Amino acid sequence: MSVLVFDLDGTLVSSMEDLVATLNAVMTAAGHAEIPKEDVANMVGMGARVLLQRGLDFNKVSWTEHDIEPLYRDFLEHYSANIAVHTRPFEGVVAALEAFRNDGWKLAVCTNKAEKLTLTLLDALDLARHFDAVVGGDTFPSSKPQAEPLLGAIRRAGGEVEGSIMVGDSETDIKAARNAGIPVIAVDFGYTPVPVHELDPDVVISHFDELPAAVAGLAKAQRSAMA
Ligand SMILES: O=C(O)COP(=O)(O)O
Ligand SMILES: [Mg+2]
Repeated sequence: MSVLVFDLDGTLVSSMEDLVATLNAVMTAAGHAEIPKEDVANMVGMGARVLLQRGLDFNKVSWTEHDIEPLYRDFLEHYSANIAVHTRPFEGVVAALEAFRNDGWKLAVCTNKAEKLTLTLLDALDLARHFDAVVGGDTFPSSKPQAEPLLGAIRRAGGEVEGSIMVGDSETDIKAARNAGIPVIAVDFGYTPVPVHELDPDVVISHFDELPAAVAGLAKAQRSAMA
């Protein structure tokens, strides 16, 4: 069984508004300036602790690990309560997930968002029912771009590495896929400081409607490579 493994933020869901609102609530409560949305879009993808660190760097505030924990607790509290105010699946996501499932694919999420937040968000958007496995940034000892969480997602979904494909929006997803030895499809509407096509994914798509053809192309290439 092959698994399609999806990143969450910037891939399955448009979550920037709610991430910005929480980050800025935490920043201002701590006496720091708000950060513009366009800049926050370049800071997402390595989990909330790194988002806070990048936010402090952006505001030229020096910090140590010790400073991050109380901010992280505030972040979790505010974000858990406001996780799906504006966040929605990108257009075509639900139809694509249903179509792949009907075609016999297993589906998984592999995100650097904390597992608990991920499950809360997937439930709030009624997306959880589509997935055979959900892996967050703290599910395994390491997170993307390491291969471990991606391979763990494939295993937990009951699938095999061979034939599985990653779908993501950023460098961490592409590197995790390379580290795991599986192909990667990049969406070009997500959150990344570098345009995804410069990061050398196998395929770039601009809408979920393009995903079935991209997956079919990669599956065909894999079959002929094996023949
Ligand atoms: O940075 C995060 O919190 C998560 O980002 P991801 O879903 O794109 O892995
Ligand atoms: Mg992402």
